[in-house]
Amino acid sequence: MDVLVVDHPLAKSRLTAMRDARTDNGQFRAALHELTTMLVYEAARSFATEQFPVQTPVAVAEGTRLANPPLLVPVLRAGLGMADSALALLPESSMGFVGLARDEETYEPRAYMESLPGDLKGIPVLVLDPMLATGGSLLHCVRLLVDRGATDITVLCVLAAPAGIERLADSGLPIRLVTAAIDEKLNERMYIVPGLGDAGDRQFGGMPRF
Ligand SMILES: O=P(O)(O)OC[C@H]1O[C@H](OP(=O)(O)OP(=O)(O)O)[C@H](O)[C@@H]1O
Ligand SMILES: O=c1cc[nH]c(=O)[nH]1
Ligand SMILES: [Mg+2]
Repeated sequence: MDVLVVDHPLAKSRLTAMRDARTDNGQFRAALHELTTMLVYEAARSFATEQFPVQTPVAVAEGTRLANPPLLVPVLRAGLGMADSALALLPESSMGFVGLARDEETYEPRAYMESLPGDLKGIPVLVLDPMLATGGSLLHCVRLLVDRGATDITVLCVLAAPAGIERLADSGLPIRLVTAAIDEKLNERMYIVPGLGDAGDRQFGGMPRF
């Protein structure tokens, strides 16, 4: 599996704000928005483009546009905080939604929402979820996409744990991972260490469980 770590100084400073336990929900959401812009920008470097003539006020120039804008798929809840900034950079994109909540005892994802196009053949997909921990949630989401014919899937994360990366890689599914950092490990409650806590709760509120 191809893994890109976006370790730009500005990305690192937004990630630091997200890690800081003193950062409040509003500041956390703002840092996630900005970091997502940087992650999408880097992920899009390899997107296919096509050329077309564009009339400037002076002459005709060669214009560039994405040949095949990706379907954006935020994984609810936490991925919702990445949706707006991704769509701002990719205004031609459509958006699907997957809702998953990790069971607190088995750590397996429980699916509660699925709103995706039926046929994804030939459509690149950009999955948005800040956290790749055990990998169960993203694997579930990617399987939904592959079942619909997707063969070109980029997963955009803020933090990834080695165990989650290994699980996605071992699946053999057509995944590329773009993340701002790879952290050390998971704790006994399957939270990323040092991590940033629960990315859903830190945006939208809830009880700390780590
Ligand atoms: O790799 P995993 O072990 O599956 O864990 C990662 C998942 O956990 C978080 O969601 P969570 O289940 O907390 O739901 P939330 O977004 O509603 O908080 C996160 O946004 C991922 O989807
Ligand atoms: O560290 C973690 C692990 C799973 N989900 C989160 O939001 N954070
Ligand atoms: Mg959560």
